[in-house]
Amino acid sequence: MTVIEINGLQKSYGTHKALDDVTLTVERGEIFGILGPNGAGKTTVVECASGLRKPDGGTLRVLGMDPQTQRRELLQRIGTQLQEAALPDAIRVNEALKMYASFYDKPADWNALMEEWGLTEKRRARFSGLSGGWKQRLFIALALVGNPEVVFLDELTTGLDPSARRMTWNLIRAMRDRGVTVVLVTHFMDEADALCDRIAVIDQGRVVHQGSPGELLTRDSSGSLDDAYFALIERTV
Ligand SMILES: Nc1ncnc2c1ncn2[C@@H]1O[C@H](COP(=O)(O)OP(=O)(O)OP(=O)(O)O)[C@@H](O)[C@H]1O
Repeated sequence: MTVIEINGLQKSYGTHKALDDVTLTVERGEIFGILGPNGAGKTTVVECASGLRKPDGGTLRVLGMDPQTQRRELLQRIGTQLQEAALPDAIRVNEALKMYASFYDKPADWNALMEEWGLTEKRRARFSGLSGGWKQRLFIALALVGNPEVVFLDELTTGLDPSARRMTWNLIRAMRDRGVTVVLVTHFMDEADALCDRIAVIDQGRVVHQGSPGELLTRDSSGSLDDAYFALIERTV
């Protein structure tokens, strides 16, 4: 079943065309990666899909809803990863979870979520004192506190050390195993290969590849996913 359907999406900032005819679909229960160079339009796609930005053209349905006209209903059914600045430094882990649970009509049991995501030992820790890996773990738990069907994660592992990154990958897989559809914006081909069922590569506001990471590999004779990715991006420059 298709949970996200984007057709001919257009978005400009002033005279700059950030999205120029983006078309893609995300199926229920998959981890879907969005890749592409800086400024390609990845975040703009996610912001339009989660109702944070108004597209200029095209059609967009998430869980059958229009993110612009049905934003309130949609926000009850999706989860988005917070940016670091969204939480006050002094807030404690348990306070953040309790506060975010209060935003939803049917929240998850935040105490159970804290336990499940291994945050109980940090329940009294202040946000500013958490390391990068613990912050990401908290952001994932907060993205899940509304019992969402779809979660949007934007560069979740950027800046993490290799072990925190690997731990975050396991958390993302665990999310998918619970039946949540995950949309993951990433710059890392190895991450896409390890996690994603399918990917879209966006370049200059257009989708230049959509399919499994393996399908991208077959487009290049090098046998390396990184090389296949760079060949694709270079072809479109
Ligand atoms: N609020 C804004 N005002 C003006 N231009 C913007 C705004 N947001 C994004 N842009 C521009 O739109 C283009 C697409 O930006 P977007 O953030 O979607 O790209 P991205 O692929 O997520 O990039 P990155 O990998 O660097 O995060 C870029 O050229 C960016 O500079």
